[in-house]
Amino acid sequence: METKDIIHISRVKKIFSTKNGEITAVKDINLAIKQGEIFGIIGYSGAGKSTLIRMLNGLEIPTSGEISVADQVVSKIKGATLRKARQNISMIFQHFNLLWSRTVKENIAFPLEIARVPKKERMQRVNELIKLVGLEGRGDAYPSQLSGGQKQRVGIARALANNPKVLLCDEATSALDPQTTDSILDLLVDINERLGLTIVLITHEMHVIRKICHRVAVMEQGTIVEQGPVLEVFKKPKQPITKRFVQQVAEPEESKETIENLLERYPSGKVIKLFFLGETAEQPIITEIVRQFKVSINIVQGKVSQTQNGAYGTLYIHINGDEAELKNVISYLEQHKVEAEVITHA
Ligand SMILES: Nc1ncnc2c1ncn2[C@@H]1O[C@H](COP(=O)(O)OP(=O)(O)OP(=O)(O)O)[C@@H](O)[C@H]1O
Repeated sequence: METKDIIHISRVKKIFSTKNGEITAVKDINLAIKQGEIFGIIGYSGAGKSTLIRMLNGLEIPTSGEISVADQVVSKIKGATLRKARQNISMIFQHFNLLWSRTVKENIAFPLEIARVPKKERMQRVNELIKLVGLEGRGDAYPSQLSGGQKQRVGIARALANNPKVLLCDEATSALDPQTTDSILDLLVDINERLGLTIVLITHEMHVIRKICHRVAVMEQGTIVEQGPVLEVFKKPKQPITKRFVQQVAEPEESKETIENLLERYPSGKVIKLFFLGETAEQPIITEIVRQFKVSINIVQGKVSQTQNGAYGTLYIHINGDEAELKNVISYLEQHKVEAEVITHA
């Protein structure tokens, strides 16, 4: 991946004046996004994510500060210059924003018409895009005849029509079911890898971040409270809000209850929570422990997931054996860089 920054956000603030006074949606944000990366911004409703992403393509103008995207200062330009700059910065939306009276092909052709691309070229480009997003055979359908996933594919094809450098995704999968969400996320990764396109997305779902982002920023009350490579943030979330997001995907929901039951059921031995990260997730740690130490192991529950920078996961085990041998197992885990936490009653 190239390391050049394509987006610079510098001391950006956005205040809305409303009947009921001023609302500071974004407070003094600084952020740099690298060319070719998939960068995720996560936060709860009202954190300021939409306002921030809308400032990247000039849909909102910052109250102060500066934003540049692909060497254009988008926070200052207006009119024709802004329209030209926007060809480099496309956007897809939660509710797709398709034109309902136009077919799939006509929707995708729309930005090409605006850019005055001649008809023959336009048709060619539309056909390429239809293939790229996997909508072969659906070109003459109307949006109302498509599934949610297919509608978002049209949105993506339309966004890519003018070969943008940056794709902004505003909760692009929030209206879709989990399976369709995954297929759209796979498509975004494919486009990122094939075209080297920089993707900036906002979401309230950690699953989206986990599955496709290289780096993540966590937003709360208009500021970025934490940011870093996804795997690092998963490993050591610092802020309480980040911990809550990480828990959404890292721990099976019923685990607390199960662990309590287990501690009661097995008064002897220990319940240990293992945290796997990156390469350690693939090592056959459990097999090795059983082979090397005189202990028995019961796997209680666990979840290992893939991210763009490697795997991570948690595994709860119940382990029985004499005290000295249990200590040996824990130091073995430490040596193999698997974090282990002995669970006690809450
Ligand atoms: N055009 C506007 N006029 C006035 N207030 C606004 C406007 N747009 C956003 N806000 C306010 O700014 C704050 C941040 O909103 P924003 O939509 O950016 O948050 P968000 O994290 O994207 O949340 P959501 O997912 O609910 O949209 C909120 O308090 C919101 O009410």
